[in-house]
Order: sequence, then structure tokens, then C-alpha cells
Amino acid sequence: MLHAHMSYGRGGVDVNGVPQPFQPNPNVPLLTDGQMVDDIPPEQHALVPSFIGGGGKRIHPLPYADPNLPVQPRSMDPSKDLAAYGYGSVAWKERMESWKQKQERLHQMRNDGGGKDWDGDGDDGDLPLIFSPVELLYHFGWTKMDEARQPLSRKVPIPSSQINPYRMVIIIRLVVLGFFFHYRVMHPVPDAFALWLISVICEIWFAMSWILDQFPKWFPIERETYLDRLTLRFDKEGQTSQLAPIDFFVSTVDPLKEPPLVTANTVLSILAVDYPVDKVSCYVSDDGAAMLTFEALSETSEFAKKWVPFCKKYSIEPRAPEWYFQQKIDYLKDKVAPYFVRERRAMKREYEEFKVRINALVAKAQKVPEEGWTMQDGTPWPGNNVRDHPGMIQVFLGQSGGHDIEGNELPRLVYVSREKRPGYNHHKKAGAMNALVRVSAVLTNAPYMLNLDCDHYINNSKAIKEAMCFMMDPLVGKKVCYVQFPQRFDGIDRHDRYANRNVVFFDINMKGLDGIQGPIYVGTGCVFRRQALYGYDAPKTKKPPSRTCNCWPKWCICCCCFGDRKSKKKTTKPKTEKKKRSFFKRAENQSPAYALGEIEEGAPGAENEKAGIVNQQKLEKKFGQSSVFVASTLLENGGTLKSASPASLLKEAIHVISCGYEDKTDWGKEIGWIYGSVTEDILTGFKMHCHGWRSIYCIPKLPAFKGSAPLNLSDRLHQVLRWALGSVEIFFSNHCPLWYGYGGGLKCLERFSYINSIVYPFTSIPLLAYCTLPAICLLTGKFITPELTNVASLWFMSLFICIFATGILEMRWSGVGIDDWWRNEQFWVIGGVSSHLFALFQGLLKVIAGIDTSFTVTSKGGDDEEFSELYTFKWTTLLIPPTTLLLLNFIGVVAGVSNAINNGYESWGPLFGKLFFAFWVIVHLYPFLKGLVGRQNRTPTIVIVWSILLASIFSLLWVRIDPFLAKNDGPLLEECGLDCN
Ligand SMILES: O=c1ccn([C@@H]2O[C@H](COP(=O)(O)OP(=O)(O)O[C@H]3O[C@H](CO)[C@@H](O)[C@H](O)[C@H]3O)[C@@H](O)[C@H]2O)c(=O)[nH]1
Ligand SMILES: [Mn+2]
Repeated sequence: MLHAHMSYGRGGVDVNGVPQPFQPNPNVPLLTDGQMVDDIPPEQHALVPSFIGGGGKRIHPLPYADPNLPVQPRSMDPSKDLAAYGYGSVAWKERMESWKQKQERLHQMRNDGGGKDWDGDGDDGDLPLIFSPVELLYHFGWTKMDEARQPLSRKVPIPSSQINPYRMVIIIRLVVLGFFFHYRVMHPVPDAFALWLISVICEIWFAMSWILDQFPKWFPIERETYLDRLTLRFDKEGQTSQLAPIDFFVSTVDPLKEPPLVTANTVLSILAVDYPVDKVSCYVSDDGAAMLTFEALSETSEFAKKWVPFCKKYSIEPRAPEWYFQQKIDYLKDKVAPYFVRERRAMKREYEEFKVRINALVAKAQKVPEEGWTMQDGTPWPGNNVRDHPGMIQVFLGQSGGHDIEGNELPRLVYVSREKRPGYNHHKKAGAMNALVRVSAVLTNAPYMLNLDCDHYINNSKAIKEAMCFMMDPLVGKKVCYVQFPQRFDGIDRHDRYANRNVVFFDINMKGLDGIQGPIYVGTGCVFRRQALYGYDAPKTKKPPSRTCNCWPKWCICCCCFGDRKSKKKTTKPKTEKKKRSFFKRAENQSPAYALGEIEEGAPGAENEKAGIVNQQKLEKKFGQSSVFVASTLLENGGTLKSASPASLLKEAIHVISCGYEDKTDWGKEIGWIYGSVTEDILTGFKMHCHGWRSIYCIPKLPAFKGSAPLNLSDRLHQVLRWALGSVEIFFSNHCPLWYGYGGGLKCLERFSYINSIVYPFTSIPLLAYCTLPAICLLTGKFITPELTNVASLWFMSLFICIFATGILEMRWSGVGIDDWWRNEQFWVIGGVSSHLFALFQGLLKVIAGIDTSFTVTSKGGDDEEFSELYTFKWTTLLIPPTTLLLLNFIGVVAGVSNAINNGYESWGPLFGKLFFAFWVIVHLYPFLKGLVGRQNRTPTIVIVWSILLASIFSLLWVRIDPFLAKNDGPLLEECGLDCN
């Protein structure tokens, strides 16, 4: 308090940039742990978190096979029923009985098949297949009610005409690979033994990584959701919605790299989402404790009051204003009502004013005043020291925090900045997410949550409903830990030079995984089941005794060859059982929330109560010292304890984001987002799969979420470096999928995929070697194979054809285009020889020297000139290895060609193989070369590079064919290893 506070209040700026007094929201006091809730005037108590307990009636989803529930056909007007079908008659009772039996059989069948996860024929829960339509009509009449009982989603298998040839080619490729290696190993090159050995080792490694990548793609599936059935079932018009509440998490850290306008758009798209308002809460985690983020959020909450009703009234898409107004559609075309045109124009203006206010805040935040930031009421901003500040929570909007301009309620919006103190490990994003898990549990405790990076806005306002089609499905739902949506991106250059879109991963690999145990979690755009994040095992389904192996169809080769569980099973059954239990403590690790029903049924009394106390202590050891939080974990369907006062809950919320809270608890080890890697996402998903959960991959036609990606080469390489580093960290941790979690619920092909996702950085070493080989071959005139016999060349050719064929067939079933596929190949090499390589060394450094790795946030594009980012060149050491490789191979080509010219026609034959090899490297690195030479349309540097290359070749040519120069072909002929006699 020594410094005079400058009045950096929460002042806004009007359209003309003239500062305006900000309308502070007096109802929403900022609460930090330095301030007791009791300090807040009581009239504000009611206003702050009065939404608590407002989660609405949470009901258990209706199971299909319970005829006593209201959604059953007989629940219609009974008098009508009576007349039409003879309600109550013997015949009716019989029909009812037989129906019940059928339902039970059906239920049993499904459970037996573990939800038919493995059948892959896609008819998962097709009710109409069980009943003939006539039968249905006879029994109940085909009404909307029946529709409501239908499954909410369906597996769509890949047509067998597409998948079977693909599988066949994979098998053929495997066989050919066998013969190929047989030849390679049996035929060393005597005069270039080292070259031969290195190349064979590399090839074996590539083959192994191919197997790891290939087999998880054996059972790809797609899915289809039925939103109308969801609506009929849970969200009927005129009734209170029975959809489950959901908490949204948005993470942001650095307002300079992640512009507040970007975050604001994400938040606005959440607030306007097509979901019952009282079931939506949005939590924003600010790891940068920036007053800028706070103020921007405050502005956003004001703007939301106009934006949200506008979105809902006209059902516009997407509901992030920046992207909505950027759409180049002719909204006048389809005879839209004139008032819409008027309102749209008005809203656009409002948004522009909002943007100006945000930009003014950003401009103001560029220079930190000496004494730090001061809030409008004159108190210093508690987060002035980013590394040492109290936890902060602020509730905007919500039931009493202000209605929209039409008087409707708005979703609650909560600003959270967890406490930071020096000497604590904050665990980057994972730590931030865990803080949000707890805060949200205390304040709203929705049974589901969606996490988004600050730049990933909701592009399809029905996305949450899509997820609920899986989560709320009484049959499939219970075992689902999360529903992952693919990441889609805006503003990527048309050719997607650096494979930012990751199409191959999102449209091929993930679909493959969905046919096994579900996609891996990619860090954003993912709806979680809260209980699954609490480290519990998936609820058990009764399996038929015959099914011994949980890793896919019984004939699954992996089980036999890699002996995951089946082989163990074969030897001694009890041993397996025991091992399983000791590893995962299965019996104890069931969610108490799920077991709650059983407890209630059992005899109540002192015994249960005592057990309850012990249990409470156990839970507090696991979840931390917050009784409110622990109590919340017991509610399967979410909701908060209505008895607690809002003020005390806020106090509790501050408590659970304090930095000592996680000490000696299971947070980050067993619970929540898992610590220990900068790619916390892989670890977190992996843990859940190990607990036997399944995840779901959901690809709505209109992309659910969209985000931004780093555009220029250096940023992209750094992003890939961080991902690879995360993988290396996992590799050296105790969570390494190679060794971890056997005997748990992880299926073996799923394990393959996890192994693949953490060992891939190691491929950088053979890749680097293999890319250097052609240059060496060209310079020395030696080669990695002896002269090919006819049989040998047959194997080489077949292998090439197989590689091609798998690629083409893969593109066919997945719908991925050749350009995306090829980009992916190219970037695999580019990233491999630069980012992955550095990641490997940094990872090793961490293991050996304990140097911690950092999470460098990728900057999210502002609204610069289009694609200027793509061409910006930033120097980084990551550029060295690929540049060197390129140069080496260019030199090799020049040298090789000049040698051949020197030696006459005979030497062109063997040269061809080497040139092809070098060419392979160069075309893969081509996008890198383009990135290296900078802006294409200003300085066509690429042309210069090519011209230098061509010039040198031609000049050499000229020198060599100079008739005055004597030909000297003797020694060089020997070098190429050919006997030309
Ligand atoms: O200490 C930190 C560091 C990062 N973040 C947030 O993490 C998110 C992801 O960061 P970004 O730089 O955008 O990383 P990307 O490589 O683009 O993200 C991908 O890869 C990450 C794993 O490395 C995942 O966490 C992301 O969800 C996924 O989109 C952003 O919202 C950040 O605000 C934090 O909240 N706290
Ligand atoms: Mn990102």
C-alpha cells in the first residue's frame, strides 16, 4: 500500500477508443483466499453463488428394459390404451410378459457382449432387428414413445468391400516383409558392410514401428448418433429437461500468446451452446493470473447478455462471434426475415464495439505499471506476482448474476486462478485442470465435463448433445469414460504444408482405436465422465464364463503371440485372478458412487455408519482434506449438497485450489489429469483405459470444435518437439505402456497404440541414419544392397507395391485424400529428423540430469494478414539436422551425376538406385525446404535453390563432356562395384 494506485480500473473504451467508465458488476465480488467470504456484504452472498444446488433434478437415465418406467408404451393415456389394446386383459398381460422376456434377453445379450464392443458388425443395439415391425405394431403401436427407447447411437462398420482388401494387403505385406528381411539379412554387402548393417537395422526398426502403427487399425469403425431420440427421451418440449448437467473447462495461461479475444470467443460459444442453460457452467482457468484475462472475461460476460439470446433466437452457427461474422455466406439469399437482417447488422456492430473494448484492454496491458496492476476499486490485483499469488475465484452470470437482455437466465461463468507459490510444482496444464475439477465439484458438480484449450471454440452448438448420445445411453454409456471429438482447425493454409490438420491421425488411427477400446485423449474437445476421472475402475459387466480374453475376438493373433492375458489364463486361472486384483485392487477400486445403490438396499444401521466414517477418512487421504469435495465424489449423478451455504462453498472452492492441497494425495497420480509429462493427455487417457474404461470417438458432420494451429515452420517444429518430449517423458516414467498396467483393463491392441505413441520419437535415430545413407552412397559409390538378382528385385518390388496398396486402401476406407496422406508422410520425416531427435535428447537430459522440461505454449494467431505467419522465419536449432540432410543429399546427387557422366553409360544403371534413394529424402523434406526459404510470393528463394542445384549439375556436365578432357574411367568403375566386362 506504499504506492499510489494508478487508476487502472476496469474501464472500458467505446467504439471510438474513448475510455468509458466500466460498469463493474457489483454483484460479483472477486474472492481470494486473503479475503473471507464473511467480508462480503450479505446482500451479495445471495448474488454470488446462489446457483449452487441449481443443477436441477437429476434423474437416472432410463434403462431400456424396465417396463415400469414412464417412457414405456403403456404410459400413454390409459383409457385410450384400454380401448385399443385391451389394457389389463389376460392377452395383454401375456404380451407384456413376452415383451419383458424379450427385453431381458436382449439386455442379457448386450451385456454378454460387453456392449458388443468387439463384434464390429455395427448392429450394436439395433432394436428393430429383434422385433419385426409388424410385431411392434401389434404390441404397442409404433409411436414416438418407442422411438424414444431406441439406442441413441449406432456403430457404422466400414463396408467389408473396403476393409477386407485392406486387411488382406496387410497380411501380404507382412509376408513379403518376411521374405524381404530374409534376403536382406542373408545378403550382406562385402565392400560396404557398415552401410549394409546400418540400413538393415533401420529397416527392421521401421518394420516394427509399422506393425505398432498398423495393427490398431485392424477394426476401424464409425459412429452415428440420433439427436432426435435423445431429445425425445430426455429433453421433451414442455417438460423440464432431464439432460445431465455439464461443466466446461477452458484453460489459458499467457494472454499475450493466447489473445483474450480468442478466449472470449471460446467462452461465448460455450455460453451460447445449445443445451439447457441451468445445466451449463463454464470455468476458465487462468494460469497466468492476468488481470487482462480477468477483465476481458468480465467484458465477455456483459457481451454474452446480448450475444446468447441472439444465437438462440436465430439458431446461428458457429456461436463464436468472430467466426460467425467471418463466414462468407449470403444471409440475404434465402429470404430471411428482414428483422433478422436488421438484428444481425446490429449485433455485428455490438461485436465490433466489444472487440474494440477488448483490444483496448490488451493495449493497456502491454506495459505493466511499476507498482503492478490495480483494480478499479483501488485494491491491487492479487495476481501481480505470477509465481506467487493467492487463489482467485470470481463468479459471473448465473442465476442471479444477471440475466440476458431478454430476461432469460444465462449459464454461470467462473474465473479461476489457482494459487501459486514458489517451491511448488504446479504441473502445468494438468495441474490447472485438476484445480478446475475440484472447484467445479464444489460449486456445481456436474456428472460430465468438457475441456477445451482457450483457442478451441464450439463450432457445432449441438456437440454436447452428440456426446450425451453416448454418455446417457443406458447400455453403452456406463462404461464410457470420455467422448473424444477430432481436433479441427481454422486458418490453415490450403496445402496444409506442415500437416497441422493431422488428418491421418484423426481420421484413420483414431477410427481404428474406436473399434478396440476407444480413441486416445488428445487434450481438448473431450467430454469426460467425472467418476472416470476419480481413478475408479469401469463398472463391471457380467461376462459369459466362456470369454477368457478381454483383448478382442478369441482368434486374435496378438493374444497368442504376445501373451497378454490369454496365455497367463491358459496356465493357471487363479493366479491371473490374484495378479489382477493385486495390481488394480479391483474389488476396492469400484466407484462408491456406483455402489451406493447397493448400500442403500442393504441393511442400514450403525455398521454402515461406521464403515462410512472409515471410508470418509480413506477418501480424504485420496482426494485431499475437503469434506465437501469428498462428499461430492459420492454423487454419481452430480449435484451439490443443498444444505451448504453458498458463501461456505466459495470458501471451500478457494481451499481446493490452494497449492498445498494435493500434497500426499492421489491427485495427478491416480486421480484427475495425470502428472509427469507435458503431454498430460496421453497419460490421462491411458490411465482410464487401464482401469477398463472405454472411450468413444465422435465425428459429427459439422465439426464439433475448432481451434488454431501454429502456422510457421519453427512454431510447428516446437509444438511437435513438445509432444515428442512428452512421449519420451512417459517412456521413462513408471507409466510407460510397455510395462505398465498388465492385468488391468487395457486391451492389447490398444496397448500397441499407446506404445506406438510413446516410442515414436526413438524412430528419429534410424530415420536420421537412413536419410544420410543415400548421400553417403552417392559420394562413395557404394550401396546398401549387393547387386540385385531377379528374385531379390521381385521382393523389393512387391514390398513397394504393398506399401502403396496399404496406403491407397487406407485412404479409401477412411476418406482421407492423397494430399493429406502425403503431407503426413512428409512431416513424419521432417519432424522425425528435427523435433523428435531433440526431444529424445532433452528427455534423456531430464532423466539423467533432472533438468525439468517446460511447456512452451504455442501462440494462437491474432488477426494478422492472412498466412503471413506461414512465411515468417524464426531461427531455431531444430532447423539444423534437416538442413544438413538436404545439403548432403543435394551434394550427393551432384557428385553422383558428375561421376556417372565421367564414367560413361555403364555407370548410369547402378546410379539410378542411389539417385532414387536420395530423391526419396529430398521429396520428403521438400515442405521443410519451402519453409526454410521463407516467403514464397515475395522472394522466390526456392527458385534460387533449384537453380543453384541445376546450374551446378549442368556446369559439371559441361566440364565432363568437354572433349578436351581425357576420360578416366578405370578406378571409378571399380567403385561402383560393377564388373562391366
Ligand atoms: O501451464 C500451462 C500450460 C498450458 N496451459 C494450456 O494448455 C493448452 C494447450 O496449449 P497449446 O500451447 O495450445 O498446446 P498445443 O500443442 O496446441 O495443444 C495440444 O497438445 C497439448 C499437449 O501437449 C494438449 O494439452 C492440448 O490440449 C492439445 O491441444 C492451452 O489452452 C494453454 O492455455 C495451461 O493451462 N497451463
Ligand atoms: Mn493449441
